[in-house]
Amino acid sequence: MRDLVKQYGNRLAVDHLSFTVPDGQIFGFLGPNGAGKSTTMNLMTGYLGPTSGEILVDGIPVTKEPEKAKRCIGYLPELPPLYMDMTVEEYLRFAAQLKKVPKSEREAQVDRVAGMTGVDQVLGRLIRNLSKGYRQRVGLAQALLGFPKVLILDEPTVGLDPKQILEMRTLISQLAQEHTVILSSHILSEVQEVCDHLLIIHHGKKVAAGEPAELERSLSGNPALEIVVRGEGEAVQSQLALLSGITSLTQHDCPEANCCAFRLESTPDQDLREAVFQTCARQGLPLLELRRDTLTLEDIFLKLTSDDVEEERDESSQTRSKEEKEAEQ
Ligand SMILES: Nc1ncnc2c1ncn2[C@@H]1O[C@H](COP(=O)(O)OP(=O)(O)OP(=O)(O)O)[C@@H](O)[C@H]1O
Repeated sequence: MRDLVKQYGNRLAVDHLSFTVPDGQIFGFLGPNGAGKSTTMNLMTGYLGPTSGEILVDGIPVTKEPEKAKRCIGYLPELPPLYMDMTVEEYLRFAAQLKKVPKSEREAQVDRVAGMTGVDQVLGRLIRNLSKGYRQRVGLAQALLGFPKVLILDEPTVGLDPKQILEMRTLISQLAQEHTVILSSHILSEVQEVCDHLLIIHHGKKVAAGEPAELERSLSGNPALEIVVRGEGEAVQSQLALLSGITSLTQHDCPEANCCAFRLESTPDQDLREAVFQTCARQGLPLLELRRDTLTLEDIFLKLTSDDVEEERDESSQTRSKEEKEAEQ
């Protein structure tokens, strides 16, 4: 994806976004509600046209050769377009036909994707009678028909219960053995475990990218220290304030009697743990607790995207709310 821009009226939903998804990876596309994830995914699948920029899928330009590019992609939209009055089997056969799977291969493909996604036990049931988790599996089975190289899954775990989320995660990991998987979420913990690479977007812009562990390391910065010392607050504070490299020293409530608690922040290259220990020891102030307050990837994600408040969608545009989209199903 090169320098991709998508504008709805005067609203910039995707703002000069560039990234590459290496073959065979599970690529997590993360951002709060309204960050531009669905728009980007719809651009990748050719469902929407970009305002500017270029998208190549397996080297094929989506805007110039949409049919060819689409054959490389299996797409599970946020709200899979299922036909409630069809049985699972009827729906999958219909989807195979739409995807131009050769007639002679349809039955075998339907059986195979049903087996892969665990809907083989419910092939004869009406979709309307399936649980949300099973409907999601049917949507995934549909995306797998034709065995495309790339699977694009928009919020595949939204609305599922914790057990279904775990099952969906396992399924995605299995699919990644044969496909490149791009999946979006607004919940970090849902993608952190399964993804090889994360891209965090906010207001349509890239704000961070990398392997989850690498992102945590590089963005967590210098951890603050939380300490509890036996002694009188002012005396302890005056000693700690002398430490070199300290940038912030805040006293907070301490539930223990005759003790005080502080949070210390320091310049990026400073590790103050030893100096704190030595100072307390020299002054005869028992250091009861010393803990590094390291930022987790969740903290970093919230920090990077914290000012997000989704603005009201423009009434004049043809936007449909999720409720409206759901009602249509
Ligand atoms: N058809 C449209 N017309 C006008 N604005 C739109 C349209 N579709 C999306 N937007 C706006 O574009 C921005 C990005 O929306 P998008 O649905 O891509 O975000 P998202 O990250 O997928 O959010 P969510 O997790 O809530 O689905 C939002 O500000 C949204 O209001």
